[in-house]
Amino acid sequence: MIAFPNIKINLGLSITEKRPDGYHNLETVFYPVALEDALEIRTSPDTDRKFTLYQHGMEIAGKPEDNLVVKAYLLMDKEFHLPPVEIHLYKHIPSGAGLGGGSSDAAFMLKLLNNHYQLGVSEEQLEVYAATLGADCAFFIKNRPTFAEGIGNIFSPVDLSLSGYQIMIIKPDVFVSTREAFANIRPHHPEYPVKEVIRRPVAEWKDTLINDFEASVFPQHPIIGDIKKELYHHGAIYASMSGSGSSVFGLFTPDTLLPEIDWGTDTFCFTGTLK
Ligand SMILES: C[C@@](CO)(OP(=O)(O)O)[C@H](O)COP(=O)(O)OP(=O)(O)OC[C@H]1O[C@@H](n2ccc(N)nc2=O)[C@H](O)[C@@H]1O
Ligand SMILES: Nc1ncnc2c1ncn2[C@@H]1O[C@H](COP(=O)(O)OP(=O)(O)O)[C@@H](O)[C@H]1O
Repeated sequence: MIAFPNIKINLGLSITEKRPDGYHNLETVFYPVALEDALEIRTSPDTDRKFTLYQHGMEIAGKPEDNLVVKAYLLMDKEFHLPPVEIHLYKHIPSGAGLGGGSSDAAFMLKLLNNHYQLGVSEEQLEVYAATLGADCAFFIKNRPTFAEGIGNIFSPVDLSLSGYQIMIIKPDVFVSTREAFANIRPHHPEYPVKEVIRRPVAEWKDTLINDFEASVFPQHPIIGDIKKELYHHGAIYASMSGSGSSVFGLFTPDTLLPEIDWGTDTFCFTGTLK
């Protein structure tokens, strides 16, 4: 059985408080975008080992046990004593991009196992499992536009459709550590709450829908801020870094002819249309 884990982008991201447990409370809107990995599971004839991970496409550092798809499998195996599996993961989503690629793979693994082995787990319970694998992982279970608060794990649906808008996602060859990005932030409540701004027309988002990580990340990695400027220069109606970076996305109205920009060979570039 095969699935196609997609990414999310953050529309606004306010870091509002540091918590006693070291994590931060935040407010953001997650919006799904069809930049996808491919993830396949098959029951393995090899009963000597619980899982075998075959990786293709972009490389991810670390041992198979560190891969979030394996962690998701082991979590479900502990609960349901699953048969051994072969896992085929084709990585197309860049890592360390603020696009939630690893979290999405993990969430889709939970859904695949639930469907393939007919475990009958509800979406709500899958969200509970997913939340133990990463702060934004549970979003990918329902995978629809969502307002997130708490540490990014308390959800409510938002009535927002960007259907037909075009998107360009650019990720330079720069690594931003999520943990460090948080460490450089001074939490505060936003002047314009994310939930309110996204009810306004997209053309009004430019100066009001803010990703707080930009202020801490752009000075350290000016290339990321330059990409955002370039997207506006080429006609984006809204542009922002996603999550803690290092990718930047630009939204273009449905009728815009997308610009052809030479970002250089080390830069990842995706263009698509939002659903
Ligand atoms: C902040 C967001 C916004 O989308 O950043 P991106 O990952 O998308 O860039 C996500 O919620 C991130 O989710 P995720 O990447 O799953 O975070 P985790 O692995 O759970 O946490 C990585 C580290 O970030 C810090 N962390 C994470 C989430 C949070 N609300 N407060 C924190 O302080 C902690 O130091 C933690 O050890
Ligand atoms: N299946 C996976 N895909 C991507 N990264 C993974 C995966 N499993 C574990 N990781 C680890 O998770 C970390 C975060 O990756 P990812 O979720 O893609 O980035 P981000 O949180 O910036 O969107 C990476 O450092 C990577 O080593």
